[in-house]
Amino acid sequence: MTKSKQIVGAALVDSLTRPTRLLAARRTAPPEFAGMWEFPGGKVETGENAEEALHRELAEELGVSVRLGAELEGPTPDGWPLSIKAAMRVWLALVTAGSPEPLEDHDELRWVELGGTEVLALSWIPADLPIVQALKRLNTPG
Ligand SMILES: Nc1nc2c([nH]c(=O)n2[C@H]2C[C@H](O)[C@@H](COP(=O)(O)OP(=O)(O)OP(=O)(O)O)O2)c(=O)[nH]1
Repeated sequence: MTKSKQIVGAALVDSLTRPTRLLAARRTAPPEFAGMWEFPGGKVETGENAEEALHRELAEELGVSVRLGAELEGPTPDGWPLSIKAAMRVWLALVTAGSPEPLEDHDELRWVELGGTEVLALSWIPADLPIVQALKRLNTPG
């Protein structure tokens, strides 16, 4: 069996324990994803573990250091299925240094409220919608 490609993504939030706001990032490429909103992150490279890859991607893409919180567990050990070939593990993350800027791969960043409908009004990459829903549930416990 071929192992699926491991992607990692960050749900950058205002609080690791009671998140109310999420940072969405708008992709610039490839054409099929350009203009869609996503979780900053990318592929795990050979020789690094998932958390290391996520720290590297966030430094490259947004220019920030973060503290990782809990993993937002998906339905498979590789996280959330993105396609037949790829799955993404997602962690809550809090900025500890720097201020997020769209340095690479994105042309806009936006903090959105997790409560209400604002976050769902963005045109997310379709595979990300179950992840956004899971984050919304964290915001409205019970
Ligand atoms: N980063 C990210 N990728 C996602 C999300 N949802 C989703 O389907 N994807 C897909 C898009 C890409 O096919 C793949 C991630 O690849 P990427 O292009 O972000 O990875 P990378 O930065 O390491 O890319 P590169 O070095 O090859 O340019 O996962 C998401 O929320 N965040």
